[in-house]
Amino acid sequence: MMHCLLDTEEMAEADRGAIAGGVPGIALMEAAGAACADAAVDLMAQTPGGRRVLVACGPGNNGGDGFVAARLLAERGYAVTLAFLGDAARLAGDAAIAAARWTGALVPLEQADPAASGDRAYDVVVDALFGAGLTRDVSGVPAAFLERLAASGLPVVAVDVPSGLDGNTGRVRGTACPAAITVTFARRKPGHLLQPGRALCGRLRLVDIGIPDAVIESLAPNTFANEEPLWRAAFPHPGIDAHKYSRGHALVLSGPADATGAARLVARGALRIGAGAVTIGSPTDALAVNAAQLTAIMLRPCDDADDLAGLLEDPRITALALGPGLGRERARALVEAAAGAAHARTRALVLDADALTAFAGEHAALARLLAGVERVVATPHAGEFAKLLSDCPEAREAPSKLAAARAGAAALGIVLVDKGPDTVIAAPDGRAAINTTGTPYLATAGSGDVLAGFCAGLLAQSMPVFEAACAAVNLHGRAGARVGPGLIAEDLPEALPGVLGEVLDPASG
Ligand SMILES: NC(=O)C1=CN([C@@H]2O[C@H](COP(=O)(O)OP(=O)(O)OC[C@H]3O[C@@H](n4cnc5c(N)ncnc54)[C@H](O)[C@@H]3O)[C@@H](O)[C@H]2O)[C@@H](O)CC1
Ligand SMILES: Nc1ncnc2c1ncn2[C@@H]1O[C@H](COP(=O)(O)OP(=O)(O)O)[C@@H](O)[C@H]1O
Ligand SMILES: [K+]
Repeated sequence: MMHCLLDTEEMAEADRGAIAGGVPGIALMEAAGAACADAAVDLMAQTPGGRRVLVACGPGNNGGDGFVAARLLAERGYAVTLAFLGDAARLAGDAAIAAARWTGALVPLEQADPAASGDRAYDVVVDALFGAGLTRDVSGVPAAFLERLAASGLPVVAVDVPSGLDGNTGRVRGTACPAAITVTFARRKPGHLLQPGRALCGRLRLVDIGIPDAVIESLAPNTFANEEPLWRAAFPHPGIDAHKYSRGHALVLSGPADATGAARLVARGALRIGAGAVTIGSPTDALAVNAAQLTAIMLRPCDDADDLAGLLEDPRITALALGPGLGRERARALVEAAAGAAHARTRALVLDADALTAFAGEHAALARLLAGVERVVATPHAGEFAKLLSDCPEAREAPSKLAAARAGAAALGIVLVDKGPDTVIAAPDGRAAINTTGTPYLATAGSGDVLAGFCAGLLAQSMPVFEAACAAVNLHGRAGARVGPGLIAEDLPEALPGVLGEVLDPASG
């Protein structure tokens, strides 16, 4: 369960649970501080002769970790300066114990200058001002310090989070200084994976400080990093007696003659990820242009809602993807037809692009339509998300992308893939995952269409809906990273066999 994430409240509960179970709080703090000291040593190893460390400690337990790190670094022979924010007499609990074990001087934080006279006064700085206990925006003395630190360009070890980063939301409260390494404890927090937090953290180092797994499992966390353990067991594999229809049949709806490319990208994605058969339903005027560019993918005429209802009489069509290139009006009619068609309850639906903006500001109408469909995934980018859920205050005013996606999924009663550099996949039952794969080269026209196809192809093979959406997003990111610079959307389905080989059969990678 290393792929589960803990929010700050859950983490505090885990700390309390471990302590109640007999692990002394100071032992957790000693382990945390030791890991931070190790990270500082690793960074100094990259600076020839590096031996000067500034440790900036705040007034809570994050500062306590800093006191431990400072002591251990001094014991290892490094020249340590400890800058402290606040009144040492008010330190309490484990932090007070850790501070008492530090026998060196305390420099007031306002006097600590990471780059005195423009010269490098230190080789590494440990940022232990605030962690999970950040309760308000950083301002005044600590804000000025963090700004000086950022301007110094010195390598920083952030303890738990870069101070000022909200571990639950990934947002900066006031100010924060980017870290080279962030050391966090027991499990990652959502703010380590959500932007801009992810970028601020630098390399993330997760360390075991002695909180038993059973304590964490007892919290039943329902937020995850979107990594293979989340969905691998549910990933479909063809049996020895497979035939094409046993691997599912995905239908993808095409736009008119001047907007057919999106559907072909969706279809190609669905086929590559393992749907046994894929058909494009195309307006009559676009049949020729589609036909000219399709081989393994089949083609059927589909002009309007009636045509779609006719196609969907076929129970072998196990997934339907629609939206890209359809135009809003046609998309809306087709979504309505799909929701009311034969076998609608068990046929999976993937809605993207125009199928979502067709319901802008009317999310409740879409939710009602889809109430009887068991497996639905919607894949909005940020603009589509904002339009579709503009009438849902819980999503609109949510404190984070994670909370917004959860609220949207609950309001719509479907799995929502809130795309971007930190794609969040949320289910109406409260589960949510933050994606960890990908590359900015995915920001290219049509790459979202391929993702919709990956979702449809997995759903066509009967994969459970949340796991299917998570797998599709993870693999899409991997395919993008594998191609890298020069990526165009057409490359993504073609990169998939190599990615699948690596993920599903690591020995062959
Ligand atoms: N025994 C434990 O509970 C453990 C805690 N750990 C560390 O403890 C941290 C959490 O400790 P705390 O809950 O004490 O919280 P923090 O140390 O993150 O911060 C709390 C303190 O900062 C002050 N503060 C919050 N926001 C401020 C702002 N914007 N400006 C100025 N002051 C502000 C609060 O008044 C409080 O004094 C974790 O991030 C982790 O580093 C680890 O040592 C593992 C064990
Ligand atoms: N900066 C980025 N880093 C990583 N992934 C990105 C980035 N920008 C976009 N993506 C991904 O690329 C895809 C783009 O989808 P979308 O915006 O719908 O594009 P299109 O409509 O052109 O297909 C999504 O899967 C998204 O998560
Ligand atoms: K910190």
